[in-house]
Amino acid sequence: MAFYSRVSGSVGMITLQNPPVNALSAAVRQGIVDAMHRALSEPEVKSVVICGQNGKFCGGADIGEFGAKMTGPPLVPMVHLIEAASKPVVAAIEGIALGGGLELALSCHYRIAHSKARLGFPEVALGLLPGAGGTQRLPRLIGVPASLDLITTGRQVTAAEARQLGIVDEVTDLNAVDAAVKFAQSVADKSLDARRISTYPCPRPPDLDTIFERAMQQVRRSARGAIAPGTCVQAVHAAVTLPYAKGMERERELFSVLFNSGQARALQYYFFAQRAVSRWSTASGARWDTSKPRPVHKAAVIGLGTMGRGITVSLAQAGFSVVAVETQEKQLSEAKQAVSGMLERGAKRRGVPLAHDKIKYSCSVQAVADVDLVIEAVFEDMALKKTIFQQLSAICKPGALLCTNTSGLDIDELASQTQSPELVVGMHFFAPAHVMQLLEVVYGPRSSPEAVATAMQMGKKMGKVSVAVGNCRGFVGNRMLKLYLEQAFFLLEEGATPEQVDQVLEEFGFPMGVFKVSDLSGLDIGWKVRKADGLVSPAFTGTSARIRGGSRYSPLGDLLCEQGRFGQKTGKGWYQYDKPGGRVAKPDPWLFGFLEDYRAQHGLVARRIDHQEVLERCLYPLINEGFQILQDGIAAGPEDIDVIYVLGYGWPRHRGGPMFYASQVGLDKVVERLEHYQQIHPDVPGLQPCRLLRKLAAISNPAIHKWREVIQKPRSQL
Ligand SMILES: CC/C=C\CC(=O)SCCNC(=O)CCNC(=O)[C@H](O)C(C)(C)COP(=O)(O)OP(=O)(O)OC[C@H]1O[C@@H](n2cnc3c(N)ncnc32)[C@H](O)[C@@H]1OP(=O)(O)O
Repeated sequence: MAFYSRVSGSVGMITLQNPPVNALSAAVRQGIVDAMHRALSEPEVKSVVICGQNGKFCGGADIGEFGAKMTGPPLVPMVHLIEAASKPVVAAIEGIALGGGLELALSCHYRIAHSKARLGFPEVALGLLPGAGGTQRLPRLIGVPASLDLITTGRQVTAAEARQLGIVDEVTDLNAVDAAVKFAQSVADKSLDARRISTYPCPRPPDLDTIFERAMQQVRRSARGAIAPGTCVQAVHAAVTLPYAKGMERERELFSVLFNSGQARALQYYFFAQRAVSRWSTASGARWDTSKPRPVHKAAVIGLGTMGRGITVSLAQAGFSVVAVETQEKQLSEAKQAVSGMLERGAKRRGVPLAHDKIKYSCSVQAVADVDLVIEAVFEDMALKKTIFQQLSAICKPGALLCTNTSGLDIDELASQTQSPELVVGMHFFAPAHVMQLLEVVYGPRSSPEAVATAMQMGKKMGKVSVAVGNCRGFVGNRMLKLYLEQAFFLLEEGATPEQVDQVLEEFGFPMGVFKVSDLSGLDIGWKVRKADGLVSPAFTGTSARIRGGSRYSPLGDLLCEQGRFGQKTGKGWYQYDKPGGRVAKPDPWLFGFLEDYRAQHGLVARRIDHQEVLERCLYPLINEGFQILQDGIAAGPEDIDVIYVLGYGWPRHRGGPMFYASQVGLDKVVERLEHYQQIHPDVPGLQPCRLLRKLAAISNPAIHKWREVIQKPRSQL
């Protein structure tokens, strides 16, 4: 709701009250409209201040209401009522003015912001555009280029930048509501003719066409199939080319297209999914709200390869004291230099002080004796990790949390090397660890709720989105990825090319197709894991060359590695590059010959594979594995899987994540297509729909938020 009061006799005060962010729910909109009418009707009231309770002006429209039938007064007439008011209305912006909240502020005649406030139009991230006049008022106020920047990117600005751009009239370090009241008194008798933004002419820079062309090119490049950014450009274009009323009509039309799109549904689902993962639960019933994290002041990182360096930077930037250990002198000194460079660049980019003095380097594991938490980040080798965990268990102070940055090894096996297995959890960072937002927090069967809570909180403090997952080979992300990679290899055997597969996946919205990503990450990494798993051996020849454990196996990746083709680092992989370390992937005629010889050798006849099959073969087995993961209780809900895939694996956000995508395709359709491919390729693993997927498909494709009711109680499984 919104609460009306009178201050200093002549100022009507409208306070938005809808915790936690004063979103513009039906009740809030109704409250604002009622309070405005009251303020305008009271003769003693000479001016009005609009503010938000608890130091937050307004977080915009209530996203939770988007799926339901609209009730209460719409936003557009509400903002028009405010702008048309005969008494000056001042917005007192504390905390946030986002989306509809900023539109509300732009309808006021003046805006006073606290210096710590942030303002912006984040609608584009929800698949929308500012639909309450934002696309028409902002360009009139601050011009076209700056408006295009803010509206198409969703970038939030500080109060200082907002002042510079002309969005706010004053910035104060003091109480912004008090300042707004004083300001309102001072302008009570002033004419409002020049204060109604909708009456301003929209500035028309001479190079207008070029500006819009560039903006469109820019959004096409970065949007990867998302429709909202381009539609935002169109809406701003209307502000320049049409009178205000017509521009508002155009804004409404464009908003309605976006609002009713599948992309907006996916992005809004994702918004809540990313928040839902912080309310974690484990297979044994531990929960976010009943498990208390331990205090962590000092942390250690063991192993300063690429991952260890990134983790060290993340910890230091989050304000932790860090002991960084690398036993090889030369690597330690290289790591010091690299970490310093990363910290310097980070500090410059973020405009914050350097965090060098937070880190102490050492060649000895003994240096971690007094830390509260250790993150082991050595090479992915179980024997080595076991030795380190034995050492850590002996060296660390009682109660220290022992974490491993593994991408898939058994957490419980490592825990069993220690005296306190309840203090062992996995912290699976994604490369580059100081950049990537995702952290899989992996609990083993013996990890204590406190240990999980501590790792989850550490991730949050490091600016990550932490997702708690159970212990199994590859956890959630890499376990599902295995199926995706396998199918891509099988498609090559059957006649596809890496370019064809990648093109289909990139058109779907992945920033890079599976083969380009493999070349970037290094083909040798998977090869080493497969060798350690006994999948690569000269003994597999003849008819057994393409069979492992009774299932079809493609040795294509192994064969490439045997040729020294490790991807970008060697200048050759699934593609060729101009030099080792080159970045631009070019089709490689050698590979086509290699694939032809391979098919001939194994009696495979290449066939034409269409776009639909490439997409379905790559995505549906991955999705099916996601359902298996839910069935096994490794992930607590579909949101966990979707957040992992969007933040860790480049799944296009506007498609919500693999589980949301499946819900939109229709689970019955996914089952039907998997069965179809299974019938044609009975030897291909991963095509058999799992029990949970079949069960959900059989009960008429329930909405994704209902799945948890069907999913059995989670349990960890190895
Ligand atoms: C005609 C249509 C016109 C306009 C369209 C719009 O206005 S669309 C909405 C535009 N606004 C946004 O996109 C803001 C989204 N929210 C945020 O970016 C952040 O939540 C925010 C406000 C910066 C606060 O961040 P913080 O990290 O402090 O908290 P958190 O994100 O965890 O949010 C706290 C809880 O608030 C819920 N919430 C936030 N914003 C909204 C919203 N606009 N509507 C409804 N609910 C919102 C969020 O889900 C969290 O809930 P919880 O249950 O605690 O998980």
